[in-house]
Amino acid sequence: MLHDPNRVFVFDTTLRDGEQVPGCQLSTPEKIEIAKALELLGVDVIEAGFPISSPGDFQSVVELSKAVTNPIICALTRANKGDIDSAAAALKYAKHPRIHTGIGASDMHIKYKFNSTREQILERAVDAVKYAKKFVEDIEFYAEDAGRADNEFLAQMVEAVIAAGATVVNIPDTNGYCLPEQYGAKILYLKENVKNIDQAIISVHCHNDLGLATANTVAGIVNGARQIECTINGIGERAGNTALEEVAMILKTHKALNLHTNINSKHFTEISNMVSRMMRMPVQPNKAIIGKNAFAHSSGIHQDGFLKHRENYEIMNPEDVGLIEAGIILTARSGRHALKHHLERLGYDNEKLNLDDVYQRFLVLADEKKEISDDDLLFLMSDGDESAYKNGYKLSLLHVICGDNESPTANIKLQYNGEEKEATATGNGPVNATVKAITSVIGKNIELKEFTIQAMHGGSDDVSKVNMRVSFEGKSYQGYGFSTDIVKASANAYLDAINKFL
Ligand SMILES: CC(=O)SCCNC(=O)CCNC(=O)[C@H](O)C(C)(C)COP(=O)(O)OP(=O)(O)OC[C@H]1O[C@@H](n2cnc3c(N)ncnc32)[C@H](O)[C@@H]1OP(=O)(O)O
Ligand SMILES: CC(C)C(=O)C(=O)O
Ligand SMILES: [Mg+2]
Repeated sequence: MLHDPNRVFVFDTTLRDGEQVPGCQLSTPEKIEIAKALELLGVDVIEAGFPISSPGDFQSVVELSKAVTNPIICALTRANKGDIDSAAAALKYAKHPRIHTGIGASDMHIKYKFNSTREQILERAVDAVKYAKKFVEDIEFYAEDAGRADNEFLAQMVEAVIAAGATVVNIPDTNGYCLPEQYGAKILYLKENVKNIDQAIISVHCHNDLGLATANTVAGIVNGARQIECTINGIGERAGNTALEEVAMILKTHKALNLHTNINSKHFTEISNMVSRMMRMPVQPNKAIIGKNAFAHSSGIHQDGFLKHRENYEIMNPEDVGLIEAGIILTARSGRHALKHHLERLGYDNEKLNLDDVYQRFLVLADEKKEISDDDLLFLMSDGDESAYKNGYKLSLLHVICGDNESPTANIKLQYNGEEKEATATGNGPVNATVKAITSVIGKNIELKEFTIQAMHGGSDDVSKVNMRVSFEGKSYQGYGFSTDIVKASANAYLDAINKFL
């Protein structure tokens, strides 16, 4: 029945199992936005909702059915006529509709949820599939709590629902109970003991109560399942469902498994952010694949190894999950290689720097702050009291006169190679006068091309950050300066740019 035996179908239930999470409920337009992003990602099936549960959920399934073209749109039901009628009505506009019906399969559920017997439950399962089949061709059956169900009874149930018309049989580990070996063995048991198993696709739907959802899903497909049920960011009931991005990247990374999906992993970062924002569910920083730190290297030994050869510390390429830049995070655990990398990135020529001196000052700042940002680094580099440059110009005096009825005048002193040079200039404002005075000392044809001043946080007592771009002999150089005095910040920014080419 499958054209490609190694193709794994991706069934996304972010909008159904994911949306069951308290606080994650979405409006219909939000669901449509996510559904369109899922379509772009390349999922095969979107579980759009549980239509009987509320008029709002019913309407969402209707609207999603209209909005989405390629993926199958699936609606969940219990094993009863009312739920199935409602799902069939909600799927009226779906180009590829699927009804997902089912009932508990474990003795625990049969006895304590339904107060019933295996025989009666089997009958209800078969009846539900036959009834759903009257409306749509594509019927998925879920054997709830299959993870704890007796394998022999489960096989009997699966065989009966396939005979009744189920095209997909879902074997959920509803409570996240199984070990990967147990779950894999369960799938293999069904492959080997259900006579008509070739007439349906086996689906795996794993929960993460013991942190095993992804491992169990992989065990399931290695043993013959060909559909995975998962959510973006692993959201879902209790500890969540299998994270779509994790399984997709496992299959991409472990080529020897010889299993593949239709997923374009480059959309992961974007869709993860979208789901997290809309559902108000922050992603933990250490979350595999899409967590903030998933591709961030923060300790010196790792950073050094990574910079020498990326694969020393990366088994996946961050670009494959939609991250533009590799993350070398500067902290007090970073070494000189990482610091040098960032200084180069910010336009500094390491040949001209006292790297050891900068590193010592960096460590003092990094001990005070948890993480060193670009702005922190620029601040450190333009610190007027400590020259970062081996032979650079340093401002040793700045005296400015300005105000009403005054011609703005700057008197400056620059130190260079142990020598001190002084100049005075006037301008149309204090910064212009200072820039002119500095240029006269340097004695070169330097053009100021860009000049921006920004308060770092706000308030009149704030530190100003000045960014200047200068042009010298046809090339551009960027400089930064920081100070509570905007004229001093400007002078430092100008000198920072000049020191880069002198
Ligand atoms: C494993 C899963 O994730 S299943 C999906 C879980 N998602 C949800 O439950 C969200 C949507 N649910 C709802 O909106 C509501 O629970 C409804 C509309 C489905 C039902 O609401 P109510 O009629 O008030 O019933 P309530 O939720 O209190 O109880 C569930 C009933 O469904 C029965 N039931 C549970 N699962 C199934 C099933 N698969 N097939 C048939 N009946 C079932 C229960 O035995 C119980 O029936 P009882 O009243 O005869 O004891
Ligand atoms: C409805 C079913 C598939 C489910 O979510 C579960 O068993 O966890
Ligand atoms: Mg579930």
